Amino acid sequence: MSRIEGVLQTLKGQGRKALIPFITAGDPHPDETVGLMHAMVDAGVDIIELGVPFSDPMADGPVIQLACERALKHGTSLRGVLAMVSEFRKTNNTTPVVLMGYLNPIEAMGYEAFADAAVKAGVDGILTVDLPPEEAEQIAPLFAQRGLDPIFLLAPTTTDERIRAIADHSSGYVYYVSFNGVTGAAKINVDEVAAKVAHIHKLTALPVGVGFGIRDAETAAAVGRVSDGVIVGSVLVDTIAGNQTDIVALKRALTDLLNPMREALDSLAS
Ligand SMILES: O=P(O)(O)OC[C@@H](O)[C@@H](O)c1c[nH]c2ccccc12
Repeated sequence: MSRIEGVLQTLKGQGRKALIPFITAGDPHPDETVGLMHAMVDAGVDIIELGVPFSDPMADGPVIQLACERALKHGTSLRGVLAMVSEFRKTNNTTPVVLMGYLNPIEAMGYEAFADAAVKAGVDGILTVDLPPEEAEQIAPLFAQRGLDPIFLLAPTTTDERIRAIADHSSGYVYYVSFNGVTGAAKINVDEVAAKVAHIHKLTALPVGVGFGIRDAETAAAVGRVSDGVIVGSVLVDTIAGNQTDIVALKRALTDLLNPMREALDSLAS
Protein backbone atom coordinates (compact mmCIF):
# COMPACT_ATOMS: atom_id res chain seq x y z
CA MET A 1 0.00 0.00 0.00
CA SER A 2 1.33 3.47 -0.84
CA ARG A 3 1.85 6.10 1.80
CA ILE A 4 -1.08 8.08 0.31
CA GLU A 5 -3.41 5.08 0.38
CA GLY A 6 -2.35 4.30 3.95
CA VAL A 7 -3.07 7.81 5.20
CA LEU A 8 -6.43 8.03 3.42
CA GLN A 9 -7.47 4.60 4.66
CA THR A 10 -6.58 5.46 8.24
CA LEU A 11 -8.54 8.70 8.02
CA LYS A 12 -11.53 6.89 6.56
CA GLY A 13 -11.44 4.37 9.40
CA GLN A 14 -11.57 7.31 11.80
CA GLY A 15 -14.41 9.00 9.91
CA ARG A 16 -12.06 11.92 9.23
CA LYS A 17 -11.30 13.96 6.12
CA ALA A 18 -7.94 14.78 4.60
CA LEU A 19 -6.57 18.30 4.84
CA ILE A 20 -4.25 18.82 1.86
CA PRO A 21 -2.43 22.14 1.58
CA PHE A 22 -0.77 23.32 -1.63
CA ILE A 23 2.26 25.59 -1.61
CA THR A 24 4.62 26.55 -4.41
CA ALA A 25 8.10 25.18 -3.71
CA GLY A 26 10.79 27.86 -3.51
CA ASP A 27 8.54 30.67 -2.27
CA PRO A 28 9.44 32.76 -0.29
CA HIS A 29 12.84 31.10 -0.77
CA PRO A 30 14.09 27.58 -1.59
CA ASP A 31 15.76 27.41 1.85
CA GLU A 32 12.41 27.90 3.60
CA THR A 33 10.14 25.38 1.86
CA VAL A 34 11.08 22.37 4.00
CA GLY A 35 10.51 24.36 7.19
CA LEU A 36 7.08 25.42 5.92
CA MET A 37 6.24 21.79 5.15
CA HIS A 38 7.11 20.75 8.70
CA ALA A 39 5.12 23.68 10.12
CA MET A 40 2.07 22.57 8.12
CA VAL A 41 2.47 18.99 9.39
CA ASP A 42 2.58 20.38 12.93
CA ALA A 43 -0.67 22.23 12.14
CA GLY A 44 -2.31 18.88 11.37
CA VAL A 45 -2.26 18.48 7.60
CA ASP A 46 -2.42 14.97 6.14
CA ILE A 47 -0.83 15.19 2.67
CA ILE A 48 1.27 18.00 1.18
CA GLU A 49 0.85 19.11 -2.41
CA LEU A 50 4.08 20.74 -3.46
CA GLY A 51 3.97 22.87 -6.59
CA VAL A 52 6.91 22.83 -8.99
CA PRO A 53 7.19 26.45 -10.18
CA PHE A 54 6.64 26.94 -13.88
CA SER A 55 6.93 30.01 -16.09
CA ASP A 56 3.55 29.58 -17.78
CA PRO A 57 1.17 28.05 -15.23
CA MET A 58 -2.01 28.34 -17.31
CA ALA A 59 -4.31 26.63 -14.80
CA ASP A 60 -3.29 29.07 -12.09
CA GLY A 61 -4.72 32.42 -11.09
CA PRO A 62 -2.60 35.47 -10.27
CA VAL A 63 -1.73 34.42 -6.70
CA ILE A 64 0.00 31.17 -7.71
CA GLN A 65 1.38 32.72 -10.92
CA LEU A 66 3.22 35.29 -8.82
CA ALA A 67 4.44 32.60 -6.43
CA CYS A 68 5.88 30.74 -9.43
CA GLU A 69 7.63 33.91 -10.56
CA ARG A 70 9.16 34.49 -7.13
CA ALA A 71 10.28 30.86 -6.83
CA LEU A 72 11.83 30.88 -10.30
CA LYS A 73 13.58 34.15 -9.57
CA HIS A 74 15.21 32.41 -6.61
CA GLY A 75 16.43 29.65 -8.90
CA THR A 76 13.97 26.88 -7.96
CA SER A 77 14.30 24.00 -10.44
CA LEU A 78 12.64 20.59 -10.61
CA ARG A 79 15.86 19.07 -9.24
CA GLY A 80 15.81 21.67 -6.49
CA VAL A 81 12.25 20.69 -5.55
CA LEU A 82 13.23 17.02 -5.41
CA ALA A 83 16.12 17.96 -3.12
CA MET A 84 13.61 19.72 -0.84
CA VAL A 85 11.56 16.52 -0.60
CA SER A 86 14.72 14.51 0.26
CA GLU A 87 15.47 17.02 2.98
CA PHE A 88 11.89 16.84 4.31
CA ARG A 89 12.13 13.04 4.43
CA LYS A 90 15.15 13.17 6.73
CA THR A 91 12.79 13.91 9.59
CA ASN A 92 9.36 12.99 8.25
CA ASN A 93 8.71 9.52 6.95
CA THR A 94 4.93 9.54 7.25
CA THR A 95 3.38 12.56 5.53
CA PRO A 96 2.78 11.90 1.81
CA VAL A 97 4.08 14.47 -0.65
CA VAL A 98 2.40 14.97 -4.02
CA LEU A 99 4.41 16.86 -6.61
CA MET A 100 2.13 19.04 -8.65
CA GLY A 101 3.47 20.50 -11.84
CA TYR A 102 3.28 21.21 -15.51
CA LEU A 103 4.76 18.82 -18.03
CA ASN A 104 7.49 20.94 -19.52
CA PRO A 105 10.12 20.57 -16.75
CA ILE A 106 9.32 16.86 -16.41
CA GLU A 107 9.65 16.29 -20.15
CA ALA A 108 12.96 18.14 -20.09
CA MET A 109 14.29 15.77 -17.46
CA GLY A 110 12.76 12.73 -19.16
CA TYR A 111 9.80 10.86 -17.69
CA GLU A 112 11.72 7.81 -16.50
CA ALA A 113 14.62 9.77 -15.05
CA PHE A 114 12.09 12.03 -13.31
CA ALA A 115 10.10 9.10 -11.92
CA ASP A 116 13.28 7.45 -10.60
CA ALA A 117 14.47 10.67 -9.02
CA ALA A 118 11.05 11.31 -7.47
CA VAL A 119 11.00 7.87 -5.85
CA LYS A 120 14.52 8.35 -4.57
CA ALA A 121 13.59 11.71 -3.07
CA GLY A 122 10.59 10.25 -1.23
CA VAL A 123 7.79 11.66 -3.38
CA ASP A 124 4.51 9.73 -3.17
CA GLY A 125 2.25 11.08 -5.90
CA ILE A 126 2.53 12.96 -9.17
CA LEU A 127 -0.08 15.39 -10.41
CA THR A 128 0.67 16.66 -13.90
CA VAL A 129 -1.73 19.49 -14.60
CA ASP A 130 -1.48 19.56 -18.39
CA LEU A 131 -0.99 15.91 -19.29
CA PRO A 132 -3.41 15.13 -22.14
CA PRO A 133 -5.54 12.03 -21.53
CA GLU A 134 -4.06 10.13 -24.46
CA GLU A 135 -0.58 10.53 -23.04
CA ALA A 136 -1.73 9.76 -19.51
CA GLU A 137 -2.21 6.15 -20.59
CA GLN A 138 1.49 5.91 -21.39
CA ILE A 139 2.89 8.07 -18.60
CA ALA A 140 0.79 6.96 -15.62
CA PRO A 141 2.20 3.39 -15.73
CA LEU A 142 5.77 4.77 -15.57
CA PHE A 143 4.84 6.34 -12.27
CA ALA A 144 2.68 3.47 -10.98
CA GLN A 145 5.38 0.83 -11.71
CA ARG A 146 7.65 2.68 -9.32
CA GLY A 147 5.04 2.96 -6.59
CA LEU A 148 4.22 6.62 -7.31
CA ASP A 149 0.50 7.37 -7.29
CA PRO A 150 -0.60 9.10 -10.51
CA ILE A 151 -3.21 11.68 -9.55
CA PHE A 152 -5.43 13.36 -12.12
CA LEU A 153 -7.86 16.23 -12.21
CA LEU A 154 -11.58 15.82 -12.84
CA ALA A 155 -13.64 18.91 -13.65
CA PRO A 156 -17.39 19.67 -13.67
CA THR A 157 -17.42 19.11 -17.42
CA THR A 158 -15.63 15.74 -17.35
CA THR A 159 -17.88 13.07 -18.85
CA ASP A 160 -18.61 9.76 -17.14
CA GLU A 161 -16.63 7.91 -19.77
CA ARG A 162 -13.60 10.11 -19.11
CA ILE A 163 -14.04 9.87 -15.34
CA ARG A 164 -13.88 6.07 -15.60
CA ALA A 165 -10.86 6.19 -17.93
CA ILE A 166 -9.02 8.67 -15.70
CA ALA A 167 -9.82 6.68 -12.55
CA ASP A 168 -8.39 3.60 -14.28
CA HIS A 169 -5.01 5.33 -14.55
CA SER A 170 -5.14 6.87 -11.09
CA SER A 171 -4.24 5.63 -7.67
CA GLY A 172 -4.21 7.27 -4.25
CA TYR A 173 -7.05 9.68 -4.94
CA VAL A 174 -8.64 11.68 -7.71
CA TYR A 175 -8.74 15.47 -7.55
CA TYR A 176 -12.09 17.06 -8.32
CA VAL A 177 -11.70 20.68 -9.40
CA SER A 178 -14.79 22.45 -8.04
CA PHE A 179 -15.30 24.60 -11.15
CA ASN A 180 -13.89 25.16 -14.61
CA GLY A 181 -11.43 28.00 -14.24
CA VAL A 182 -8.15 28.83 -12.61
CA THR A 183 -6.93 28.49 -9.02
CA GLY A 184 -7.63 31.17 -6.45
CA ALA A 185 -11.32 31.94 -6.90
CA ALA A 186 -13.28 33.21 -3.94
CA LYS A 187 -16.47 31.21 -4.32
CA ILE A 188 -17.46 27.59 -4.42
CA ASN A 189 -20.93 26.13 -4.91
CA VAL A 190 -21.07 23.41 -2.26
CA ASP A 191 -24.38 21.92 -3.46
CA GLU A 192 -23.02 21.50 -6.96
CA VAL A 193 -19.81 19.97 -5.60
CA ALA A 194 -21.78 17.59 -3.36
CA ALA A 195 -23.84 16.31 -6.28
CA LYS A 196 -20.84 15.83 -8.52
CA VAL A 197 -18.68 14.13 -5.88
CA ALA A 198 -21.52 11.75 -5.02
CA HIS A 199 -21.68 10.90 -8.71
CA ILE A 200 -17.89 10.36 -8.96
CA HIS A 201 -18.07 8.09 -5.91
CA LYS A 202 -20.43 5.88 -7.90
CA LEU A 203 -17.95 5.62 -10.77
CA THR A 204 -14.77 4.89 -8.80
CA ALA A 205 -13.77 3.44 -5.45
CA LEU A 206 -10.89 5.94 -5.19
CA PRO A 207 -11.11 8.68 -2.56
CA VAL A 208 -12.09 12.07 -3.98
CA GLY A 209 -10.28 15.23 -2.89
CA VAL A 210 -11.82 18.58 -3.81
CA GLY A 211 -9.93 21.77 -4.51
CA PHE A 212 -10.39 25.28 -5.99
CA GLY A 213 -11.99 28.03 -3.95
CA ILE A 214 -11.54 26.70 -0.39
CA ARG A 215 -10.24 29.59 1.70
CA ASP A 216 -11.67 29.15 5.21
CA ALA A 217 -12.68 26.59 7.81
CA GLU A 218 -16.39 26.87 7.12
CA THR A 219 -15.99 26.08 3.43
CA ALA A 220 -13.46 23.35 4.19
CA ALA A 221 -15.99 21.67 6.48
CA ALA A 222 -18.84 22.05 4.00
CA VAL A 223 -16.76 20.45 1.25
CA GLY A 224 -15.26 17.88 3.63
CA ARG A 225 -18.76 16.75 4.51
CA VAL A 226 -19.36 15.62 0.91
CA SER A 227 -15.85 14.42 -0.07
CA ASP A 228 -12.82 12.56 1.28
CA GLY A 229 -10.58 15.57 1.58
CA VAL A 230 -10.01 19.21 0.73
CA ILE A 231 -7.13 20.85 -1.12
CA VAL A 232 -6.35 24.40 -0.04
CA GLY A 233 -3.94 26.45 -2.14
CA SER A 234 -4.24 30.13 -2.94
CA VAL A 235 -5.16 31.36 0.54
CA LEU A 236 -1.92 29.81 1.84
CA VAL A 237 0.14 31.06 -1.10
CA ASP A 238 -1.32 34.52 -0.58
CA THR A 239 -0.22 34.37 3.06
CA ILE A 240 3.28 33.42 1.92
CA ALA A 241 3.19 36.40 -0.49
CA GLY A 242 2.45 38.71 2.43
CA ASN A 243 5.16 37.32 4.73
CA GLN A 244 8.21 37.00 2.52
CA THR A 245 10.90 37.87 5.04
CA ASP A 246 9.65 37.12 8.55
CA ILE A 247 9.55 33.32 8.48
CA VAL A 248 8.48 32.97 12.11
CA ALA A 249 5.48 35.19 11.42
CA LEU A 250 4.80 33.28 8.20
CA LYS A 251 4.72 29.92 9.97
CA ARG A 252 2.40 31.35 12.60
CA ALA A 253 0.10 32.79 9.93
CA LEU A 254 -0.07 29.46 8.06
CA THR A 255 -0.76 27.64 11.33
CA ASP A 256 -3.51 30.15 12.14
CA LEU A 257 -5.17 29.37 8.81
CA LEU A 258 -4.77 25.60 8.99
CA ASN A 259 -5.68 24.97 12.64
CA PRO A 260 -9.33 26.06 12.30
CA MET A 261 -9.65 24.05 9.07
CA ARG A 262 -8.35 20.95 10.86
CA GLU A 263 -10.76 21.51 13.73
CA ALA A 264 -13.71 22.13 11.45
CA LEU A 265 -12.97 19.00 9.43
CA ASP A 266 -12.52 16.89 12.56
CA SER A 267 -15.79 18.18 13.98
CA LEU A 268 -17.46 16.25 11.14
CA ALA A 269 -16.11 12.93 12.42
CA SER A 270 -18.85 10.76 13.81
O1 LIG B 1 -5.85 27.78 -5.06
P1 LIG B 1 -7.12 27.14 -4.67
O2 LIG B 1 -8.31 27.79 -5.29
O3 LIG B 1 -7.21 26.96 -3.18
O4 LIG B 1 -7.11 25.64 -5.30
C1 LIG B 1 -6.10 24.61 -4.94
C2 LIG B 1 -4.97 24.67 -5.90
O5 LIG B 1 -4.32 25.89 -5.72
C3 LIG B 1 -3.89 23.61 -6.04
O6 LIG B 1 -4.33 22.31 -5.89
C4 LIG B 1 -3.31 23.86 -7.41
C5 LIG B 1 -2.26 24.69 -7.67
N1 LIG B 1 -2.04 24.75 -9.01
C6 LIG B 1 -2.97 23.99 -9.67
C7 LIG B 1 -3.19 23.80 -11.02
C8 LIG B 1 -4.27 22.99 -11.41
C9 LIG B 1 -5.07 22.38 -10.45
C10 LIG B 1 -4.85 22.57 -9.07
C11 LIG B 1 -3.81 23.41 -8.67
